[in-house]
Amino acid sequence: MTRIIVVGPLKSSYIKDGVRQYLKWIKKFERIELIQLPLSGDLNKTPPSIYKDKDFKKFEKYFPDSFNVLLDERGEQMDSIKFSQFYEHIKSSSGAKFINFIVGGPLGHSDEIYNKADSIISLSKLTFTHELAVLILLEQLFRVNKILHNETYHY
Ligand SMILES: C[S@@+](CC[C@H](N)C(=O)[O-])C[C@H]1O[C@@H](n2cnc3c(N)ncnc32)[C@H](O)[C@@H]1O
Repeated sequence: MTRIIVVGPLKSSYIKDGVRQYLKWIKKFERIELIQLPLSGDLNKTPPSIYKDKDFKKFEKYFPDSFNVLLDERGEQMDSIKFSQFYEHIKSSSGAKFINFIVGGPLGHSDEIYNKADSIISLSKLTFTHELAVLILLEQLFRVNKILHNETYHY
């Protein structure tokens, strides 16, 4: 099963609408669970390393039996065909029960989570909000499913 785990709730209505729509379209192919973790307090009152450590602790329970794909603007970039091959490969060969796509909070990821990452991918060199990163990832997962099922969508 595939999970998208994000630090920070998705609040914007246009994001929530988009996420709902893509999850509905993807449901035809597979079930994707979206897990929204709470923010770790007030950014202005907590030192960044402590803030990120708190974020990391929230992810820990999702690590058992998982293949962890970290989303990070500094990660590996791939086109959608390569992403579909990557996704198919980890689904068929990783042996993990869960594929976790992990989206960080406002400060990005903690140092520890990089040690847990089986793969680090970038959606672009540009930095997006966590909300937009989730929406773009979902569109790509929909695209990937269309590609893998030989359905018209990707040109
Ligand atoms: C506001 S960004 C954090 C930016 C922070 N400066 C950093 O160093 O990661 C929040 C999260 O969205 C995701 N994200 C944003 N832009 C991305 C991109 N271009 N590619 C992949 N993930 C991205 C990452 O998971 C990131 O941790």
